[in-house]
Amino acid sequence: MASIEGNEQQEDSNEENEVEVKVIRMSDVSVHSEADSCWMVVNDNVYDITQFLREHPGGEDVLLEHGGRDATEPFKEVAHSEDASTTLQRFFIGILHEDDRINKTKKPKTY
Ligand code: HEM
Repeated sequence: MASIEGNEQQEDSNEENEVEVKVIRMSDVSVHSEADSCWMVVNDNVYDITQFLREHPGGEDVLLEHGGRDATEPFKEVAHSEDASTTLQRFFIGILHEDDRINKTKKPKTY
């Protein structure tokens, strides 16, 4: 009766993963596009930046513009410092599913 139908899809791409890294579909990223839950893809890594919106030195609006989307290009265009890349790590939640990658990063960082 109380069966819980998880939304998680089974991933068969576990190959030789030593650490358990969550593989996330773009369709899941795209529903997190608002200030109450904001995810973003940079270099095929997925980040939950909800807590960072108000902290971002470049403002909340630019982040929300790219919320739920792939922001690799805009992130690079700003020529963010190394500090910005380090900041990203704090919000890492998983890697983008291979079929959804547009940047074709060979090995997304898993920190
Ligand atoms: C979650 C991903 C992001 C992180 C962690 C991040 C982090 C930072 C940090 C730490 C700075 C301060 C300067 C520096 O250290 O480079 C900064 C500045 C800035 N960011 Fe981001 N950023 C992110 C995404 C974006 C995106 C997608 C855009 C828009 C296209 C953007 C636009 C800017 C701008 C315009 C500044 C300059 C602000 C100024 O100097 O007045 N950022 N960001």
